[in-house]
Amino acid sequence: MFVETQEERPEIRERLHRVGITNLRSVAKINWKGKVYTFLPLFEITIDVPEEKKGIHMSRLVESITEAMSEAVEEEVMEAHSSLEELGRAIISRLEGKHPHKRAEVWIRTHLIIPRETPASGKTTYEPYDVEVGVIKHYDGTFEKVLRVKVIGNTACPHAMANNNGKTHIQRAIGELEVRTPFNEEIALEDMIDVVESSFSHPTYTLLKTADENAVVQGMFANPKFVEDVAREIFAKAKERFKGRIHVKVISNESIHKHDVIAETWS
Ligand SMILES: Nc1nc2c(ncn2[C@@H]2O[C@H](COP(=O)(O)OP(=O)(O)OP(=O)(O)O)[C@@H](O)[C@H]2O)c(=O)[nH]1
Ligand SMILES: [Fe+2]
Repeated sequence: MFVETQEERPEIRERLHRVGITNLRSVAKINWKGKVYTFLPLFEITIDVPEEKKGIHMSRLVESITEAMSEAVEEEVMEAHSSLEELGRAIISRLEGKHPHKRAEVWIRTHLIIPRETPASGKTTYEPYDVEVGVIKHYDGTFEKVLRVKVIGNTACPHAMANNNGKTHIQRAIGELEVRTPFNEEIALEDMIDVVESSFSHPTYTLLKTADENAVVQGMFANPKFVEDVAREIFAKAKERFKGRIHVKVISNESIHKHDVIAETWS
């Protein structure tokens, strides 16, 4: 029988709100509206540890992931989880049977690959987006979720354009949108990605034939935007479409500086 050091009383008696594992790479199968996606996400799981306990039983957090995985991977017959947030919730439910706690968080960070059409030649291109889903069980037992998407677009500078007979500097920009909302609020990550991607001077693409490249360049010059314009447009669209607390951050990798510019706002 092992010594359960975790159960001892610590010298310094302070409650810790978040203790657990992070950067754990695993596999996840999600059955999103009838289509099964396989992800290789990074997990972070934390629970609170009370002031009278020295530590938590870390392996039980890993077990709650592996068991939630096996119910979707080994037994193919079982329904895979219907969304990343449902998977997060299933992990917390498993944890409830394994490790006493009052507060828990599961964070799942992965990539979504969405098929798109190129703007002129109409060819299929697969576009990568960083997404992160957090499921939080608060001390009062209520569940909240945090959805985050990160999209790479571009901007053409209106200020340089106005002062150089239409010539300007153009750059990549990264738009981040976070929505913090009650667990049962139905919000699709793809819709959040569309809100961000449609707010740049123009979207970027993995595949671009010459005709497509021309369409992107013409589109950018027809739609010059400051980093502030992009942030405002994402924020206004997100407030319109999604119920919850909205947080927007846009960073533009300026092609004329060695530094970037940033615009951020939140509700
Ligand atoms: N709380 C805590 N645990 C750690 C730390 N460093 C390593 N460990 C973990 O200690 C774990 C083993 O303890 P438990 O998880 O309790 O394993 P166990 O006692 O065999 O399993 P249970 O019977 O479920 O308690 C390992 O998985 C380590 O990851 C740390 O800094 N704090
Ligand atoms: Fe233990």
